[in-house]
Amino acid sequence: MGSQDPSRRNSVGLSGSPLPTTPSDEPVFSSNIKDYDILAPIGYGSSAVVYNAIYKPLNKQVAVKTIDLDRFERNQIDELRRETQVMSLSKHENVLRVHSAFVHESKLYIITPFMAAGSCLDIMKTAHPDGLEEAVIATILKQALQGLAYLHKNGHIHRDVKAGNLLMDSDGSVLLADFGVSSSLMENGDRRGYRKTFVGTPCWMAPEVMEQAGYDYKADIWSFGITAIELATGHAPFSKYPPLKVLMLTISNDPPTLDRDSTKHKYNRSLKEMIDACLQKDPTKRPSTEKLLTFSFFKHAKKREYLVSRLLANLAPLQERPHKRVQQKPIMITKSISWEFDFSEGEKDHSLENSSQKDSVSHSPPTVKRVSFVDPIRPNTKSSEEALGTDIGRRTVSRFSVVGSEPGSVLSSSLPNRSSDASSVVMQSALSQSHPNLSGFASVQEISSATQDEEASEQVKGRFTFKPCTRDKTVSNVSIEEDDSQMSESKMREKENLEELNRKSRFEITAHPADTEDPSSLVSVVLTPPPPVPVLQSDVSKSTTEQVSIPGATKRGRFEVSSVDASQKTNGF
Ligand SMILES: Nc1ncnc2c1ncn2[C@@H]1O[C@H](COP(=O)(O)OP(=O)(O)OP(=O)(O)O)[C@@H](O)[C@H]1O
Repeated sequence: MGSQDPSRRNSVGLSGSPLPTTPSDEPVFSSNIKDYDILAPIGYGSSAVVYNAIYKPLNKQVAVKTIDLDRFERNQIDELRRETQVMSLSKHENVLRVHSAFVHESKLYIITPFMAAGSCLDIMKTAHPDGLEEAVIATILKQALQGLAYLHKNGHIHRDVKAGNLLMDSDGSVLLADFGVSSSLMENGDRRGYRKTFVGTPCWMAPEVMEQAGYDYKADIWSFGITAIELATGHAPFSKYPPLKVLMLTISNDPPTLDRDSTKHKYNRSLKEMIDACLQKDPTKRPSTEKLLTFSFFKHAKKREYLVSRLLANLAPLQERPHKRVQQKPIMITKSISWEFDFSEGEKDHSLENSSQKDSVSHSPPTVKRVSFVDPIRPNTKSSEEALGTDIGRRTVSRFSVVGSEPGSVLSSSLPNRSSDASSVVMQSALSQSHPNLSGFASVQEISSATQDEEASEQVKGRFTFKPCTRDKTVSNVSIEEDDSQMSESKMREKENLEELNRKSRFEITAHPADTEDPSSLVSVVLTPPPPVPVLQSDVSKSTTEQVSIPGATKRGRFEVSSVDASQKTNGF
C-alpha cells in the first residue's frame, strides 16, 4: 500500500492544458473530482489539507492535497501552477510525483502517491520528539539528498527542504515533497541561475534568501543542513522564535551548529562536519549535493528496510495519528523591490503639517524608511478558474511593507527591536480607528519602538495612488502596464526603463477615499535609490533628489500595508 508507482503520468496542468506526455502505458489519473473518493484528512500544511483518498477507476490509494485558491493571489497561483508542473514532470525515486492537478470550484487538487508513513516531521512528533538515531538520519538524508541532486541537476531549486517535506513510504523510501515553493532556475527569463523571490520557511531559510540578494541551488544546501539538525534534535534552530526574530538571528548570528553534548542520541563527529559544511553563510563555500554525498557521514546510511524496522515497526498508521495544523508558515514575497525613503527634516512631509502625525515626523532625526514593494498582483475577484486563465481584473493589488532604519543600517536594526531606536512606519487609514476595514485616506504614522512588537502583525488596508513625479511635483502621464505577459517587447523595455527612472524619482503617495484624488492627503517622500548591492547589507544613507521627467506614471491600485512582517499576509503557502 502506498508505494509510489514508478510509472506515473500526469494528465493536465492547472490551466487545463495538457502537460507533455511520455510515450508509455503509465496510468493516467483523471482531473475529474468525481473519480476520487476523498476519505479522512491525514495532514495539514500552512495552506493545505491533505486527505487519504481512493482513485476509483484504478482502485488505487492516493493522497489528495487541497488548497483553497481564494486565499491566493494571481502571481502565487501562477507560481503554484509552474511548480506543480515541475512536480509532475520529475521522475526520480526520491522525488514525489504529481499524478494529476486540477481546479474544482475554488480549490486546487493535487493528486500524489499516498506515502503511508507520512512526513519525517510527523514521525518525529509522533514517536521521536527529541530526535532520531544516527543511522536513521543518515538513511533518510541520503535518500533526500539523492532527490535533491536530481532536482539541482535539472535546474530546479526546491526552496523548502525540511523534515515536514520529507515523506516516507511503508517500505522506508524517502521522497522529497512539496514543491509548493520550489522553483525552476530556468524560468521567468532568469537564466543566470539566480533567483530573487523570497521564499521558504524562516527557520530553514538560507541567509541570502532572506536578504533577497539573489540565490541559487546552494540555498537548498543550507536548508538541508538545518533539516539535519532538526532530525537530530527534534526541531530546527530558532524554532521557538517568531519569523522576524528568526530572520534577524539567521542574518546576524553565526550559523547554527549541532551541539553533540546536548542531544538525546550520540552522534559521530561526521554528522556535525556535514552540518557545518552546509551551514556556511557564504553559499559558494557550501558543497554541492554531489559533493555532499561523498561525505563520510553518509557511510552510516543503510538500506531503506532499516527504516522500516527501526522507525516504522511500532508506529501508528498515518490515519490514526493526531493531526494538527502547522504553526511555521512559509514566507513568500515575489519580485519585491526595496526602496529607501528619506524623511529627513529638510525634505519633511509638508502634507502632514496639519495632521496629528506632524510632531512625530518633524521632530524625528533624519530617518530612512525601507519600503518593500511587491509587484502588483491581481485579486481573485472572480472564480479561481478564471484567475488561473487569462482573465485580468481591472484593479490590481499590490502591497508594501515599510520599516524604518537608521541610514546605513542593516536588516537587524530595522526589525522590531525594543533596544534600537529604529522606527516602523505604517500607512494607516485615517478612519481605521473606528472603521478598520474602510478605505480612507492615509497618513504616515511613526510607531515608537516600544510598541513595535504589538504593531508588527497589524495589517491595514487602504487604496492608494502611487505617483512618481518630478521634483517640482509635476506629475506626468505614462501608465504602467501591469500585465507583463501581454506586453510587447518594446513596452516591456519602456516599463523597465520607467521602473529604473522611478527608483530615482521623487514619489508622492496619495491615499484617497474611493477614486477621487484628495490633494490634501498627499504624502511626499524623497526616494533613496536602491543600492546596487543587496539592499539589506548596504549603506542606504545617501538620498537622491535627482529630477526625472517621466511623461507620467501612475500606479493605481489597492495596497495592503503591513509592518515588516510580510509573512502574515503574503505567505499564502
Ligand atoms: N503524499 C502524501 N502522503 C501521505 N501524507 C502526506 C502526503 N502529502 C502530505 N502528507 C502529510 O500532510 C502533511 C501536510 O502536508 P503539506 O505538504 O500540506 O504541508 P507541509 O509541507 O508539512 O507544510 P507547509 O505546506 O506548511 O510547508 C505532511 O506533513 C504529511 O504528514
